[in-house]
Amino acid sequence: MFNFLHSLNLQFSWQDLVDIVLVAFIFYRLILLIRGTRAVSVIYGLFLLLIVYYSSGVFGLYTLHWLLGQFLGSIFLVVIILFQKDIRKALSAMGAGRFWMRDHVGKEVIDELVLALLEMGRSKTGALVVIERSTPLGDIVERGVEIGALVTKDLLLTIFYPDTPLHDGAVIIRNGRIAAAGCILPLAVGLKHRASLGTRHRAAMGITEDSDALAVVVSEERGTISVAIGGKITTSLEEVRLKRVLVSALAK
Ligand SMILES: Nc1ncnc2c1ncn2[C@@H]1O[C@H](COP(=O)(O)OP(=O)(O)OP(=O)(O)O)[C@@H](O)[C@H]1O
Repeated sequence: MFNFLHSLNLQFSWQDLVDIVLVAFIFYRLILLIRGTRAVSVIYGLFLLLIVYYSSGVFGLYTLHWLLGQFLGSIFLVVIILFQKDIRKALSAMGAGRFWMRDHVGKEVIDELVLALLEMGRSKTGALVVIERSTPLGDIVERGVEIGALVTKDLLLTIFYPDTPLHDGAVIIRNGRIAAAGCILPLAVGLKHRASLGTRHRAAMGITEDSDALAVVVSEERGTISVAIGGKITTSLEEVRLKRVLVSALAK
Protein backbone atom coordinates (compact mmCIF):
# COMPACT_ATOMS: atom_id res chain seq x y z
CA MET A 1 0.00 0.00 0.00
CA PHE A 2 2.86 2.36 0.89
CA ASN A 3 4.44 1.69 -2.57
CA PHE A 4 1.13 2.48 -4.23
CA LEU A 5 0.82 5.76 -2.32
CA HIS A 6 4.47 6.54 -3.09
CA SER A 7 3.81 6.08 -6.79
CA LEU A 8 0.98 8.62 -6.47
CA ASN A 9 3.55 11.03 -5.07
CA LEU A 10 1.69 11.34 -1.80
CA GLN A 11 3.55 11.88 1.44
CA PHE A 12 2.09 9.24 3.72
CA SER A 13 3.95 8.43 6.89
CA TRP A 14 3.17 5.86 9.56
CA GLN A 15 2.08 8.79 11.77
CA ASP A 16 -0.68 9.57 9.23
CA LEU A 17 -1.83 5.97 9.35
CA VAL A 18 -1.94 5.97 13.17
CA ASP A 19 -3.71 9.35 13.05
CA ILE A 20 -6.43 8.07 10.67
CA VAL A 21 -6.95 4.83 12.63
CA LEU A 22 -7.24 6.72 15.94
CA VAL A 23 -9.67 9.32 14.58
CA ALA A 24 -11.79 6.59 12.91
CA PHE A 25 -11.86 4.62 16.16
CA ILE A 26 -12.83 7.66 18.24
CA PHE A 27 -15.66 8.48 15.79
CA TYR A 28 -16.81 4.84 15.84
CA ARG A 29 -16.93 4.84 19.66
CA LEU A 30 -18.72 8.20 19.69
CA ILE A 31 -21.36 6.89 17.27
CA LEU A 32 -21.85 3.81 19.49
CA LEU A 33 -22.10 6.06 22.52
CA ILE A 34 -24.85 8.29 21.13
CA ARG A 35 -26.74 5.61 19.17
CA GLY A 36 -30.26 5.26 20.53
CA THR A 37 -30.02 8.38 22.70
CA ARG A 38 -31.69 11.79 22.41
CA ALA A 39 -28.36 13.14 21.11
CA VAL A 40 -29.15 11.63 17.69
CA SER A 41 -32.24 13.83 17.19
CA VAL A 42 -30.27 16.91 18.33
CA ILE A 43 -27.58 16.12 15.75
CA TYR A 44 -30.24 15.74 13.03
CA GLY A 45 -31.63 19.14 14.09
CA LEU A 46 -28.19 20.75 13.84
CA PHE A 47 -27.65 19.22 10.37
CA LEU A 48 -30.98 20.63 9.25
CA LEU A 49 -29.94 24.08 10.47
CA LEU A 50 -26.65 23.76 8.55
CA ILE A 51 -28.55 22.92 5.35
CA VAL A 52 -30.91 25.89 5.86
CA TYR A 53 -27.86 28.11 6.54
CA TYR A 54 -26.10 27.16 3.28
CA SER A 55 -29.33 27.23 1.23
CA SER A 56 -30.23 30.71 2.54
CA GLY A 57 -26.78 31.90 1.41
CA VAL A 58 -27.22 30.38 -2.06
CA PHE A 59 -30.72 31.81 -2.50
CA GLY A 60 -29.85 35.26 -1.17
CA LEU A 61 -31.95 35.18 2.02
CA TYR A 62 -29.42 37.35 3.78
CA THR A 63 -31.17 38.08 7.08
CA LEU A 64 -31.85 34.38 7.73
CA HIS A 65 -28.30 33.57 6.60
CA TRP A 66 -26.85 36.17 9.00
CA LEU A 67 -29.05 35.00 11.89
CA LEU A 68 -28.12 31.33 11.49
CA GLY A 69 -24.48 32.35 10.94
CA GLN A 70 -24.45 34.01 14.38
CA PHE A 71 -25.96 30.89 15.94
CA LEU A 72 -23.74 28.39 14.15
CA GLY A 73 -20.68 30.59 14.85
CA SER A 74 -20.91 29.51 18.45
CA ILE A 75 -21.77 25.89 17.56
CA PHE A 76 -18.92 24.53 19.66
CA LEU A 77 -20.40 26.16 22.76
CA VAL A 78 -23.93 25.09 21.76
CA VAL A 79 -22.83 21.46 21.39
CA ILE A 80 -21.12 21.52 24.80
CA ILE A 81 -24.24 23.00 26.46
CA LEU A 82 -26.64 20.58 24.72
CA PHE A 83 -24.53 17.49 25.40
CA GLN A 84 -23.01 18.38 28.75
CA LYS A 85 -24.55 15.33 30.41
CA ASP A 86 -23.42 12.96 27.63
CA ILE A 87 -19.93 14.50 27.50
CA ARG A 88 -19.59 14.05 31.26
CA LYS A 89 -20.68 10.42 30.92
CA ALA A 90 -18.31 9.76 28.00
CA LEU A 91 -15.37 11.26 29.89
CA SER A 92 -16.06 9.22 33.00
CA ALA A 93 -16.47 6.08 30.83
CA MET A 94 -13.14 6.92 29.21
CA GLY A 95 -11.52 7.34 32.62
CA ALA A 96 -12.88 4.00 33.70
CA GLY A 97 -11.52 2.39 30.52
CA ARG A 98 -15.01 1.63 29.16
CA PHE A 99 -14.60 3.90 26.14
CA TRP A 100 -11.80 1.79 24.71
CA MET A 101 -12.75 -1.74 25.48
CA ARG A 102 -15.65 -4.08 25.80
CA ASP A 103 -16.66 -5.01 29.34
CA HIS A 104 -16.00 -8.49 30.56
CA VAL A 105 -18.66 -9.93 32.77
CA GLY A 106 -17.22 -11.65 35.81
CA LYS A 107 -17.79 -15.33 36.52
CA GLU A 108 -19.55 -14.53 39.79
CA VAL A 109 -22.08 -12.33 37.91
CA ILE A 110 -22.79 -15.15 35.44
CA ASP A 111 -23.14 -17.65 38.31
CA GLU A 112 -25.68 -15.48 40.18
CA LEU A 113 -27.56 -14.81 36.95
CA VAL A 114 -27.74 -18.50 36.05
CA LEU A 115 -28.96 -19.44 39.56
CA ALA A 116 -31.72 -16.81 39.34
CA LEU A 117 -32.72 -17.86 35.81
CA LEU A 118 -32.95 -21.54 36.76
CA GLU A 119 -35.02 -20.72 39.83
CA MET A 120 -37.37 -18.50 37.81
CA GLY A 121 -37.61 -21.19 35.14
CA ARG A 122 -38.68 -23.74 37.78
CA SER A 123 -41.29 -21.40 39.25
CA LYS A 124 -42.39 -20.13 35.79
CA THR A 125 -41.64 -16.52 36.69
CA GLY A 126 -41.38 -14.39 33.55
CA ALA A 127 -38.08 -12.47 33.30
CA LEU A 128 -36.04 -10.49 30.81
CA VAL A 129 -32.39 -9.61 31.52
CA VAL A 130 -30.17 -7.67 29.13
CA ILE A 131 -26.40 -7.56 29.50
CA GLU A 132 -24.95 -4.42 27.97
CA ARG A 133 -21.64 -4.81 26.13
CA SER A 134 -19.86 -2.20 24.03
CA THR A 135 -23.02 -0.54 22.63
CA PRO A 136 -24.29 1.75 25.39
CA LEU A 137 -28.02 1.27 25.93
CA GLY A 138 -28.43 5.02 26.55
CA ASP A 139 -32.03 6.09 26.91
CA ILE A 140 -33.31 2.58 27.58
CA VAL A 141 -31.51 2.53 30.93
CA GLU A 142 -32.40 6.15 31.69
CA ARG A 143 -36.11 5.56 31.12
CA GLY A 144 -36.17 2.57 33.48
CA VAL A 145 -35.88 2.61 37.27
CA GLU A 146 -32.28 3.10 38.35
CA ILE A 147 -30.96 0.43 40.73
CA GLY A 148 -27.14 0.35 40.73
CA ALA A 149 -26.64 -2.81 42.80
CA LEU A 150 -24.54 -5.96 42.60
CA VAL A 151 -26.02 -8.82 40.59
CA THR A 152 -27.34 -11.36 43.07
CA LYS A 153 -29.77 -14.21 42.65
CA ASP A 154 -31.99 -12.87 45.45
CA LEU A 155 -32.20 -9.36 44.00
CA LEU A 156 -33.13 -10.71 40.55
CA LEU A 157 -35.80 -12.98 42.08
CA THR A 158 -37.18 -10.02 44.04
CA ILE A 159 -37.30 -7.75 40.98
CA PHE A 160 -39.18 -10.29 38.85
CA TYR A 161 -41.50 -11.48 41.62
CA PRO A 162 -44.98 -11.42 40.01
CA ASP A 163 -47.15 -8.35 40.49
CA THR A 164 -44.43 -6.23 42.10
CA PRO A 165 -43.89 -2.74 40.58
CA LEU A 166 -40.63 -3.63 38.77
CA HIS A 167 -41.43 -7.11 37.46
CA ASP A 168 -42.62 -5.78 34.08
CA GLY A 169 -39.96 -4.87 31.53
CA ALA A 170 -36.29 -5.70 31.45
CA VAL A 171 -33.38 -5.57 33.88
CA ILE A 172 -30.22 -4.09 32.36
CA ILE A 173 -26.84 -5.29 33.60
CA ARG A 174 -24.06 -2.80 32.97
CA ASN A 175 -20.49 -3.11 34.23
CA GLY A 176 -21.40 -6.23 36.17
CA ARG A 177 -24.12 -4.41 38.15
CA ILE A 178 -27.88 -4.16 37.85
CA ALA A 179 -28.14 -0.67 36.34
CA ALA A 180 -31.92 -0.49 35.99
CA ALA A 181 -35.16 -2.47 36.03
CA GLY A 182 -38.54 -1.97 34.39
CA CYS A 183 -36.88 -0.98 31.11
CA ILE A 184 -38.88 -0.98 27.88
CA LEU A 185 -37.00 -2.45 24.91
CA PRO A 186 -37.59 -2.08 21.17
CA LEU A 187 -39.53 -5.05 19.74
CA ALA A 188 -38.12 -7.10 16.88
CA VAL A 189 -40.18 -6.61 13.75
CA GLY A 190 -40.53 -8.50 10.49
CA LEU A 191 -41.74 -11.83 9.16
CA LYS A 192 -38.59 -13.72 10.04
CA HIS A 193 -39.57 -13.80 13.70
CA ARG A 194 -41.52 -16.81 14.79
CA ALA A 195 -45.19 -15.96 15.20
CA SER A 196 -45.36 -18.17 18.30
CA LEU A 197 -43.02 -15.85 20.21
CA GLY A 198 -44.67 -13.25 22.42
CA THR A 199 -43.58 -9.72 23.20
CA ARG A 200 -41.05 -10.62 25.92
CA HIS A 201 -39.10 -12.80 23.47
CA ARG A 202 -39.49 -10.26 20.65
CA ALA A 203 -38.17 -7.53 22.95
CA ALA A 204 -35.09 -9.70 23.67
CA MET A 205 -34.52 -10.13 19.92
CA GLY A 206 -35.19 -6.44 19.27
CA ILE A 207 -32.54 -5.15 21.66
CA THR A 208 -29.93 -7.58 20.37
CA GLU A 209 -30.71 -6.60 16.77
CA ASP A 210 -30.02 -2.96 17.58
CA SER A 211 -26.91 -3.49 19.71
CA ASP A 212 -24.28 -6.06 20.67
CA ALA A 213 -26.09 -6.71 23.98
CA LEU A 214 -27.08 -10.20 25.06
CA ALA A 215 -30.60 -10.87 26.36
CA VAL A 216 -31.91 -13.76 28.43
CA VAL A 217 -35.62 -14.57 28.73
CA VAL A 218 -37.50 -16.82 31.12
CA SER A 219 -40.90 -17.73 29.74
CA GLU A 220 -43.77 -17.26 32.15
CA GLU A 221 -45.89 -19.70 30.14
CA ARG A 222 -43.39 -22.53 29.68
CA GLY A 223 -40.62 -21.85 32.20
CA THR A 224 -38.04 -22.21 29.40
CA ILE A 225 -34.88 -20.12 29.24
CA SER A 226 -33.77 -18.51 25.98
CA VAL A 227 -30.77 -16.42 24.98
CA ALA A 228 -30.81 -13.79 22.22
CA ILE A 229 -27.61 -12.57 20.54
CA GLY A 230 -27.44 -10.52 17.33
CA GLY A 231 -31.23 -10.68 16.83
CA LYS A 232 -31.29 -14.50 16.93
CA ILE A 233 -32.84 -16.42 19.78
CA THR A 234 -31.98 -19.89 21.06
CA THR A 235 -34.81 -21.32 23.10
CA SER A 236 -35.13 -24.02 25.78
CA LEU A 237 -31.57 -24.00 27.09
CA GLU A 238 -30.88 -26.32 30.01
CA GLU A 239 -28.35 -25.44 32.75
CA VAL A 240 -25.14 -26.69 31.11
CA ARG A 241 -25.84 -25.13 27.71
CA LEU A 242 -27.09 -21.89 29.25
CA LYS A 243 -23.91 -21.50 31.26
CA ARG A 244 -21.75 -22.39 28.26
CA VAL A 245 -23.47 -19.82 26.04
CA LEU A 246 -23.21 -17.07 28.66
CA VAL A 247 -19.59 -17.78 29.51
CA SER A 248 -18.49 -17.94 25.89
CA ALA A 249 -20.31 -14.72 24.99
CA LEU A 250 -19.60 -12.66 28.08
CA ALA A 251 -16.53 -13.83 29.92
CA LYS A 252 -14.08 -13.44 27.00
N1 LIG B 1 -40.91 -4.01 24.81
C1 LIG B 1 -40.76 -4.64 25.98
N2 LIG B 1 -39.71 -4.36 26.76
C2 LIG B 1 -39.53 -4.99 27.93
N3 LIG B 1 -40.37 -5.93 28.40
C3 LIG B 1 -41.44 -6.26 27.67
C4 LIG B 1 -41.68 -5.65 26.42
N4 LIG B 1 -42.81 -6.17 25.90
C5 LIG B 1 -43.24 -7.07 26.79
N5 LIG B 1 -42.43 -7.15 27.85
C6 LIG B 1 -42.57 -8.01 29.03
O1 LIG B 1 -43.18 -9.21 28.59
C7 LIG B 1 -44.41 -9.42 29.28
C8 LIG B 1 -45.43 -9.99 28.34
O2 LIG B 1 -44.95 -11.15 27.82
P1 LIG B 1 -45.77 -11.98 26.71
O3 LIG B 1 -46.56 -13.03 27.41
O4 LIG B 1 -46.44 -11.06 25.77
O5 LIG B 1 -44.52 -12.52 25.94
P2 LIG B 1 -43.98 -13.98 25.73
O6 LIG B 1 -42.77 -13.80 24.85
O7 LIG B 1 -45.09 -14.89 25.28
O8 LIG B 1 -43.47 -14.39 27.17
P3 LIG B 1 -43.99 -15.58 28.12
O9 LIG B 1 -43.54 -16.86 27.45
O10 LIG B 1 -43.24 -15.28 29.38
O11 LIG B 1 -45.47 -15.45 28.25
C9 LIG B 1 -44.81 -8.05 29.79
O12 LIG B 1 -45.58 -8.17 30.95
C10 LIG B 1 -43.49 -7.38 30.03
O13 LIG B 1 -43.00 -7.68 31.33
